[in-house]
Amino acid sequence: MIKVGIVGGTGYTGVELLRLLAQHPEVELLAITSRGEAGTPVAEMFTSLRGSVDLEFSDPKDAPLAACDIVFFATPNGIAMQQAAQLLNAGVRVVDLAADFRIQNITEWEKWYGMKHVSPALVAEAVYGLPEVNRSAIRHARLVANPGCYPTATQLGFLPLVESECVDLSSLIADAKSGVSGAGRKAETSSLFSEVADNFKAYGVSGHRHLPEIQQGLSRAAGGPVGLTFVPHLAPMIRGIHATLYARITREVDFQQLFESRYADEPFVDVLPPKSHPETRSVRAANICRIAIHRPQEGNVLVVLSVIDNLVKGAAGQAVQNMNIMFGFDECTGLSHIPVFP
Ligand SMILES: NC(=O)C1=CN([C@@H]2O[C@H](COP(=O)(O)OP(=O)(O)OC[C@H]3O[C@@H](n4cnc5c(N)ncnc54)[C@H](OP(=O)(O)O)[C@@H]3O)[C@@H](O)[C@H]2O)C=CC1
Ligand SMILES: CC(=O)N[C@@H](CCC(=O)OP(=O)(O)O)C(=O)O
Repeated sequence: MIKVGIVGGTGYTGVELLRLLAQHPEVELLAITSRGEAGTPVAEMFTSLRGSVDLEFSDPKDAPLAACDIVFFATPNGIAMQQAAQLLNAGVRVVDLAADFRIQNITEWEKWYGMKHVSPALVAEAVYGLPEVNRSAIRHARLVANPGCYPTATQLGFLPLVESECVDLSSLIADAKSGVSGAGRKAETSSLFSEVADNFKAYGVSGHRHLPEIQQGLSRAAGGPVGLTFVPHLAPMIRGIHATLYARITREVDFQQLFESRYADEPFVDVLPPKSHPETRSVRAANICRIAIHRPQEGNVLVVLSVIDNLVKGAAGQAVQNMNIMFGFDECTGLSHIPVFP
């Protein structure tokens, strides 16, 4: 059994980590922090965890994080970069669910995240935690930068195409829709029921902070620069991301075969039969990305549909997948839940 701590246990990704880790056979939950709820039993705040988690929230200053084998940061951007070094020096491995270690170019990170980076050396060391790309590096990593939710759905959908150089890399388009839990649990007017229910809107069209993260990943896969238009949307649902991806074909290949063989050995990527329409509810609460490929009117534009649960394959599930790889467990341990339908 490994000892696990979570910093930021009252947010949506924190409680999702708890749900997954409480059922993980190799894990002992040692600490779960909240500054505002220190002393409150976790299962009093999240009754879904009654009978499964008997810890109390503790203040991050008092929590036995240094006694853990691994600590997950499920905190806002800018927190893990201040605290990770101390844990790493104590021999604790770290997975950050926020964006502090995702972007290698510090100037670029500071531009998009609007703050000064205080641990640039750790960014250089961190491994980007997309197992479908970086599995062997994750195995030995002390520090894993867990990918963002939109970046996970978008990169998994585009990767086979950019790796095999069969589409125009200068004109990729990602039209992505997210459920409202993607905005986190903090109180904000834009997340109120009356604002988001029975409504649908694009946001961040002129620039969203996930753009540089997606471009970094796809450029690495392509071995050169990638031009991407990324437009996120807020959809009136709780969980789920549906990314509709467009790429102009430059070289004919059997695209269905390309995707099937690229992901044949990936336990958490499911390539659907031709002309399928994946639904967000087909992945709800599960660590799965389902992908379908279309070629409308046999034209020269390929359309890839990619769906994930933003809180699972887009955050907590992927973080547990990374932990499994880091500690040599079977990668699927604790992650075999069938999606909840409807
Ligand atoms: N929601 C999603 O779908 C996804 C989220 N992410 C990322 O994961 C991270 C967490 O997201 P989410 O769960 O939605 O966020 P929430 O806003 O719902 O929760 C944030 C948590 O962090 C704690 N926290 C806030 N400030 C501090 C601090 N200074 N020190 C220690 N703890 C702090 C809060 O508790 P308290 O204030 O009581 O300490 C709370 O538990 C974010 O960086 C987000 O961008 C990534 C992918 C998907
Ligand atoms: C619907 C919604 O608001 N989604 C969030 C992104 C989700 C997220 O958590 O951002 P990170 O992956 O960078 O941590 C947003 O657009 O800001």
